Amino acid sequence: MSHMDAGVPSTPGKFKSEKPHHHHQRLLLRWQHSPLPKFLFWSLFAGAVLFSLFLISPRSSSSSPAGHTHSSSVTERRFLRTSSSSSSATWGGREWEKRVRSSARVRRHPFGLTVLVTGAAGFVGTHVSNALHRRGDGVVGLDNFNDYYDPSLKRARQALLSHSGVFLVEGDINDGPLLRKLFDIVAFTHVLHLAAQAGVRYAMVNPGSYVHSNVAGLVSILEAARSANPQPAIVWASSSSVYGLNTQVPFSESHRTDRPASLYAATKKAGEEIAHVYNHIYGLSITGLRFFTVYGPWGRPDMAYFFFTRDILAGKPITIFEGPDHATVARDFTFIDDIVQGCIASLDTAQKSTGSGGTKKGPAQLRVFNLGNTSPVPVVELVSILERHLKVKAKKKVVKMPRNGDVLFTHANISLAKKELGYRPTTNLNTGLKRFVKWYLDYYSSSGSHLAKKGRSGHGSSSSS
Ligand SMILES: O=C(O)[C@H]1O[C@H](OP(=O)(O)OP(=O)(O)OC[C@H]2O[C@@H](n3ccc(=O)[nH]c3=O)[C@H](O)[C@@H]2O)[C@H](O)[C@@H](O)[C@H]1O
Repeated sequence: MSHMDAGVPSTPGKFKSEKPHHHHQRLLLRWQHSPLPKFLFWSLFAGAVLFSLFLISPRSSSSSPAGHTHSSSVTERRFLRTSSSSSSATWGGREWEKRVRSSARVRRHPFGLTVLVTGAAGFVGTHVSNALHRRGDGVVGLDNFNDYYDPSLKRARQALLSHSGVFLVEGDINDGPLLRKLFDIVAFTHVLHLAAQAGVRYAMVNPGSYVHSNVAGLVSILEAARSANPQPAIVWASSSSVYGLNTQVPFSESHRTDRPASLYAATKKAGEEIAHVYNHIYGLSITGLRFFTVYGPWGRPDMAYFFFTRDILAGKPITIFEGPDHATVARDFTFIDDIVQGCIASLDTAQKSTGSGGTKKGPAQLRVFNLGNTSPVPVVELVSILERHLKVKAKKKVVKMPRNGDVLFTHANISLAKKELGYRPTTNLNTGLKRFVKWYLDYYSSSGSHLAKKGRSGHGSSSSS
């Protein structure tokens, strides 16, 4: 069983031991028969066990990882808790297979797609799964429900999908046998691979989770896809962060991406190189999408627009970063509906993979697109818009941007996506945030959270901005 099959990231530096030389064998025998080495051996063994337990034990588990956004200098080696690690969640069995097959059934003939969506309980995953299902494509979701941020939000998204008839498999992208099983049961035409460890600043807190999900997890998906027969086409989430310290604007796909500013960015960039390998060797058709700060209803609580909203309503201060010499920090915020459109257009225009049974038959499509909004907005402006929609004044603290992996600005050139995908973003930040705020207030008041209610009643004064 490989490391990936076991669901454990591969261990760097592991190697097969060579057959020892006769001289070495004699030394070894002498060593084995002396009492001191035995004592040393067992002491070392006990030490190693304790050290491994220390490494894998979840520390600081009382605070949600998403709460680490203001950067901590303490590196935390922690495996995020998943549904399968904390409960008896399993996969397999006749009933389970029936549900997978039924969810994968295409109702849009003759051109319907059959899509495996990884990270389907995530923000983008839920929206795209829903949209695909609505137009009659077959959709099977996969998600490990980890606790990077509040899993109850992921469960609520799952309920939404389940209500419309999309089945969500609970499992990990590093689980090779599960992936093989899914490809055995269903002839997926496409994989939309969105499962990932997100968040730029959290990479300084828990670097291991980025390698586990964004590198090992991606390889695991590509391995399953290249061995599948037929091979699916892959569309996956890269990130605007790959542009890193690039200063040419707007960011175009042909610009340099070899100076990442965070480990998150580095793992996404590594993903783009890994995609090249699987395209080159196995003929997998692969499209990478560089998302630019996606926001909207059902969004991620670890993102600034989301926790700013929460904190403004709770009357708590928010920190707004600024660059050197008071330089403005800005993002090309992109509304979720526009991203959904870009994902679906990528699936629709993806050519077939050319391999079969792990062997390449001819050159296959390899693409990368920016999916942004093309109009960067300063973070202070984002806060003003939120204040207006929330009708609450924020307690703002402007601080120098810590060295936490953030970049000063992002700005997408989307000409290529326009030309090849017909991608045309239509929602500006004001309209998008209005829709987000409406969702936020509805969701947190109807789910019984006191936060939203308290914030609205306690700080209800109208904002003049
Ligand atoms: O495009 C991407 O590929 C990435 O987009 C998103 O990263 P970012 O663009 O960094 O979004 P986000 O954290 O919301 O910070 C927004 C702004 O608020 C500023 N910011 C942040 C925190 C804070 O306390 N204060 C502050 O000013 C901060 O400096 C920044 O300017 C995704 O999270 C990431 O997973 C990835 O998908």
